This record gives sequence, structure tokens and C-alpha cells, in this order.
Amino acid sequence: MQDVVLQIENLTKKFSAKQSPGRALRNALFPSRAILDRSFVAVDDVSLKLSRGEVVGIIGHNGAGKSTLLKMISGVVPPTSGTVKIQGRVSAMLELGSAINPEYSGIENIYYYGAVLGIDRKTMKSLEEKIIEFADIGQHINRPVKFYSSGMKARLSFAIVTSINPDILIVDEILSVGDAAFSAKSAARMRELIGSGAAALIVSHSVATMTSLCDRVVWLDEGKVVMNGPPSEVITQYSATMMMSSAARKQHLLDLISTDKSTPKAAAPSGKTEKKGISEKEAARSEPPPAMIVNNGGASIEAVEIVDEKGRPTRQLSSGQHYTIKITAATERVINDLSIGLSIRTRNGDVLGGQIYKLKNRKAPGTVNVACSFLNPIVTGHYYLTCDIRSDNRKNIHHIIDLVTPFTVLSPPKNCVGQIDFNLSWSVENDQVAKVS
Ligand SMILES: Nc1ncnc2c1ncn2[C@@H]1O[C@H](COP(=O)(O)OP(=O)(O)OP(=O)(O)O)[C@@H](O)[C@H]1O
Repeated sequence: MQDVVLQIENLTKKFSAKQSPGRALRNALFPSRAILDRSFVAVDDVSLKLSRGEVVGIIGHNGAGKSTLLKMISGVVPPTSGTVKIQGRVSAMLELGSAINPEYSGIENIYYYGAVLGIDRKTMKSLEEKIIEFADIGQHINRPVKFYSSGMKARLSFAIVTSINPDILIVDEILSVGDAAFSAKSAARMRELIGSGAAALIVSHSVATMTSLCDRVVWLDEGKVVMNGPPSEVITQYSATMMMSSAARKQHLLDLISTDKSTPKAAAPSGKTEKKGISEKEAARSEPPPAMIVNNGGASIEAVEIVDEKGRPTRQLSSGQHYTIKITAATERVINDLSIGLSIRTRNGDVLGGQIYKLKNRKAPGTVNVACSFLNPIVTGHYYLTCDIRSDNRKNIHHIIDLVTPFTVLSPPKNCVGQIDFNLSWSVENDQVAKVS
């Protein structure tokens, strides 16, 4: 297929676990009981295709092999076996700041990073102004990068790697490093590149990034592809394993890997997925699926949505405005002492706040619509809702849905720091001016 810009086949990376000096001495003293070096497989027989105009996300727990895979594709780490075929120019932003020289200034790094990407000085000179404008770090551009914050490094690196109009853009966890405004700007720049025919491979731990940017998501675990398919399906399964015990998780992953190999839809995911006339990316952006964690039956959360003051569903909130979270719950039988729990979670999974609402005893099965209104105190950022329904003084869990209804708060600048506007009321109580004699 001529649109394929990246094709990797059976890619494997083995690292050999280094012997510690203590182990070497022990082995020399007791050769019959020597513990030999064991090689460790970081990426295990991965095959993948990437076509023009496609954004593929890679998710997986820490140590799953995501970065090693990107490094092999970028040519930084040689594979142990397998092949990588690339059509066109690759521009990679790997571990934050890894291609940046900390002793050089931002400007000098434009040329240094350019050289790493194989771009000559003259071309980088013509891009310098554009890069500085996108990075938008003011006078810091003239200071050595060793004094930069991680957000500044991300801004500079992203500005450089996207300036050269690559055919394949490879980005490792950048979009969660910068602030909300920079994340939005980076996402827009990425869409612009994709619109002009590039393809992108991104690693992120952010479910929001995956659902809003990607056409397809590849889930890696212990170096193996567990699933490769539409973001909604992969993220739902991935999120579901998060709360499982390690034994249950292992079994679940084995089931998924075997299903993935035998299911053509999941195993051969090249090209875009269409869903009722709109792309999966659009579908996921407008209505991300619930990531179900626990479903013990009896009662369930059927829907969670945020509406503005006029009752319009929204995912773009502003600080200081009134919103209502509408929850639809259903009960299958008579259950007393039912309560609904609602919390707002950050993109890292931390709970920003939440509350429990006790429902009146229900005499028959049915549906109940609950609304909770609030004056939004959040200033900026990306968030999710987690909602549950429980009984018996919260001890009996019927249903938990996690990481649903992602929303963004982008408010006009105020004199606030942090995520919450406490709406502080300031006054001067005593202002004595020393008399000048
Ligand atoms: N140079 C190396 N030598 C030995 N082991 C390595 C090396 N690089 C990575 N590994 C190991 O390979 C495995 C995969 O690492 P990798 O960085 O690719 O994971 P990851 O999915 O990107 O993790 P994270 O989400 O934490 O960044 C890990 O167990 C890591 O310790």
C-alpha cells in the first residue's frame, strides 16, 4: 500500500541484564551454582503499520516497552531482530530533552537538534523564527537549556521536531508535560501536520490524549501487543485491567492476546475506522466510552453528562460559570440505602474533589435521574469524572465507571495560581505609612 509510511515486522529487543560485581564474585567462587546472565525482552515480536494521515497512540503500563519501541523506530536503539521500513522523513521527540544539549542555549539547540534530525544549518536558519514563535518561552531562548523547566524543554523540543514537516512524527509523552494552553497548541499543530499528510506515533499515559488525538491505539504489555484497534475499544479494556489483581490481569491479558490474534478486526487495523459515518477519532472526541471497572449488578450508572446553564451538553468549561452534572442510574431490584458517588479526577488520576449523594429508598426497580449543580471553581486543565453506585453504607459496590466524560477547563487569565479559584476576597486592613521627617 503506497500510503504506508511505516511498516515494522516482528520487531524484538532483548536487553541483557548486567551482572553485578557481587554476582560475578559469587559465580567465580561457586561455579557449580553460578547464576547466569539472563536476557530480558523489552519488545517482543511487534508488527505494526502506520499510514499517511493516521495518528496511532501507544499505551501500556510503566516498563511495557513503549519507549524502546519508539527508539527502535527512530533508529536510536538497534533491534535484536525484525525490520523497520520507513517512507520519508522521521522526526522524533523521545524522552524529554534527550536530544537537547543542556549546555547550549535554546537558539543553539535549534541547530543542534536539527543536526540530530539530519537537517542542515541553512534549513534550520529558515525555520528559526517559526520555532522561537511556537516555543514561546520569551528571553529564555537565549539561556542555556540546563536552566529550563521541563515544560520549557517540551515547548522547545516540540517546536523543533514539528517545524521540519516530517512524514512520521514520533512523540513520547510530550503532551502531558506542558500546561493546558501548550497541550492544546501542540495538539492543533499535530492535527495540522496530519492534515497535510504526515503520520504520527505517540506515547501517552493520558486517556484524554488517546481519545482526542488518535485514530488507533496499540496497547503494549511486557513488550507484546495486547490490542491494536479503535481507541474506544482498546482504552476500555486497558482501563478495566487497572483495578484487577495481578493474577486476574494476567489471565485477562492472555485472553485478549489470543482474541486479538484470532479476530481480523483487531489484528489487522490499518486505515481509519468508520462508525456511523463519522471517524472513530471524532466519535471518541465527542463521546468517549465508559471505562468500566466494577460491575456487580443490581444497580448501574447509565449515563453521565455535563450541561451548561442553558442545559446544553458541554465538555469545555469556564471558571466561575454554573454547570450541572446529570447522572442517570438504574436499579434492577429493590435496594435500600443506595448512594451515588461522584468525583472529578485529574489526568494523572488524582481526585480533585467529589461527593456522595444518598438516594431515597426505592420501592421498585427503575431509573433515576440525578442532577448536581456547581459553580465551577477549576481554573484550567483536563479532567474526568468517576461515578459509582453503592449500597449498605457504601460497602456494597454495584457499579463503578471510571474516567468518563472527559472535560477541559480553559478560562480567561485571572490572578490565580494552581487549579482552583478560591475566589479569595482581599482587603487591606491596616496600611501604615512611615512618616518621613
Ligand atoms: N538500555 C536498557 N537496558 C536494559 N533494560 C532496559 C533498557 N532500556 C529499557 N529497559 C527496560 O526495558 C523495559 C521497557 O522499558 P521502556 O522504557 O521501553 O518502557 P515504557 O513502556 O516506555 O515505560 P514508561 O511508561 O515507564 O516510560 C523496562 O523494563 C526497562 O527497564
